[in-house]
Amino acid sequence: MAELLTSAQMRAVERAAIDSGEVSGLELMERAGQGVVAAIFEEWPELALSSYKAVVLCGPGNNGGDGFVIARLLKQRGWEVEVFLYGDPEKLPPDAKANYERWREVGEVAPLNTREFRHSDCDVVVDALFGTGVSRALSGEALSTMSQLAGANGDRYDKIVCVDCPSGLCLDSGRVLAQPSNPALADLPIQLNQLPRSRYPYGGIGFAALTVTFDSPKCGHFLDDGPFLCGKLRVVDIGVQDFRENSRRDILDKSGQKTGRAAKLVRRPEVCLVHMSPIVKENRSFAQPLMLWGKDPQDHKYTHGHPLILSGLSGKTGAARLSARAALRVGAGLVTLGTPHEAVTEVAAQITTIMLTEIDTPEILTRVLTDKRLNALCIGPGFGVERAGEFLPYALAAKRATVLDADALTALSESETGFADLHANCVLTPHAGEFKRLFPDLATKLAEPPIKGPAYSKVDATREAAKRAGCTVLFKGPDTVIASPNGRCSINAAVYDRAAPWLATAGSGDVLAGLITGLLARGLAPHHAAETAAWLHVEAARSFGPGLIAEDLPEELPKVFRALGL
Ligand SMILES: NC(=O)C1=CN([C@@H]2O[C@H](COP(=O)(O)OP(=O)(O)OC[C@H]3O[C@@H](n4cnc5c(N)ncnc54)[C@H](OP(=O)(O)O)[C@@H]3O)[C@@H](O)[C@H]2O)[C@@H](O)CC1
Ligand SMILES: Nc1ncnc2c1ncn2[C@@H]1O[C@H](COP(=O)(O)OP(=O)(O)O)[C@@H](O)[C@H]1O
Ligand SMILES: [K+]
Repeated sequence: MAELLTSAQMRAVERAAIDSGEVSGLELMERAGQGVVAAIFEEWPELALSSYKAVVLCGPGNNGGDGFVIARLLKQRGWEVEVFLYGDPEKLPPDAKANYERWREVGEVAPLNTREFRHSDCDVVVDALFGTGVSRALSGEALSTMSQLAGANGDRYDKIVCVDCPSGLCLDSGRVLAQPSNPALADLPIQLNQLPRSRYPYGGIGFAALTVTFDSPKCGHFLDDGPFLCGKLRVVDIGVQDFRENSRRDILDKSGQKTGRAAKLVRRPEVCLVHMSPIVKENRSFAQPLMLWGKDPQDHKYTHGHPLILSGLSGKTGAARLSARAALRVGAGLVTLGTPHEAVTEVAAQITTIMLTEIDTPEILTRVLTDKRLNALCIGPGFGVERAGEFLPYALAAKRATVLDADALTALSESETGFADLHANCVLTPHAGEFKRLFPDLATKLAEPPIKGPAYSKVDATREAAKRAGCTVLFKGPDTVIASPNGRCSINAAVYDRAAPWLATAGSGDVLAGLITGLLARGLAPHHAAETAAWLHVEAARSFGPGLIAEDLPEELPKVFRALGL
């Protein structure tokens, strides 16, 4: 799993590298600029065959400094390069200033002026206005130039390359910093945060063709508008990974001695990207997947757990059947659907391997759960909010590993006892609407216009939610965030080359709930079960492709497992 950094963590790593004396800020800037240029030619090899024209937009900080390096390197390759600067050259920070001066030896710098920029034709636009240091909404010429680029994107500018991020995007939240009441906005073509997603229904490019970031991806590259605006993400090595790792090790070894802001920032619990298989690690030995996943020849079905999935009333049983099928396909030894008497015929007619037991009342549920072999529980899909309200206290009192989804989440939000009955082995799986019902204040905070950076993010909201609920929370979406009360947090991103927009189909959430329940029954801890299920969910969708309906997801899993070499 790749580690995602916040802007502050990245700054702390950079500081640790420079403080070590092994590398200077200027060297890092040179590597960053070289990395961007190399990424441009990797992305468009045809650009390396001749000389083209670039416009480089430089900002007042080190992002602008990278821009001057890029301008110089392209010029060295015979390109025509036009450079605009937003800000006062005298106020540039030292490394950016040094690169400004190096550029000035070979080329001109014009103050950023949207009208002039509009008249300059070019093959590549390099956006080096703001990177991790953006602290508030863009204004003036910076705002109008970004707006100009966004408005003409795809027509005039098909190769916008962003240094670290599209300028104005907060790399902690994936949200564009904006002033909702800025009167200047009325006269501008379009803002980054207003680009219509409907033009790009399949997770395509919303703004940049390429975004090049340094050392590690940042949370904002994967959250919210981030992927849509970044287009394609490349991470280039600038040789600071030892400092990233060492600074963390130092801090752990000498906690108490090593103080200061950098130490605290790096020590913050990390956010991981669930990107490669969480089941099979990259350097896997053959034994590992067998231990973690495969079934030992000596095993019997109870070794792999036995989840109970609670079904809704007749006409509403499909959701629980989807969950049950997913739990079975993900490897639970056997799966039982707890079905109300009046729906037994309907359910029985549509299941074969899945078992059925009648559960009409919460008291019967309690009795059924005296069988300790039933080691995981799923309540919510198609269950009915009122029924969920009646069953929930009994379901939670059984202290099984429990997934609360759909109607159970709504019932939980309406319950008088609130989160008091939840326990550490629960997993809540809200989509945005359910999240709002459960955590209205956090949802409101998340919906507020992001005026200042770092803006409140889905990671922040999910972490707070998990703490409050005292259990793992999986907040769904193309940027699914999974957080647990200890601060552990991961993003399962179905974006960039992992986009799976077909998952937005009725019932796919029920399948996800079933996958988590099946993995809990197999003994995975809640956070790991949620991560693994979310990852498999996207892999199954990608393996099937467009045309997917929820029923296809469980049936696609064997192919996913086979592709993993299991
Ligand atoms: N970390 C690393 O390892 C490496 C980092 N590198 C590069 O450095 C970049 C980070 O540089 P950075 O910290 O100087 O921040 P950057 O984004 O250039 O802007 C900050 C400036 O903008 C200003 N400002 C902010 N918002 C504003 C607004 N709305 N409107 C107007 N002004 C605004 C802000 O001023 P202030 O907020 O203090 O008023 C400050 O002057 C990073 O993205 C990467 O490209 C690489 O070179 C090598 C390795
Ligand atoms: N555009 C998208 N890209 C990837 N995954 C998505 C997208 N939209 C929704 N999903 C995923 O699909 C599932 C939908 O769940 P949910 O909203 O509960 O739907 P339902 O109630 O119909 O089952 C979630 O796992 C969510 O993360
Ligand atoms: K930028």
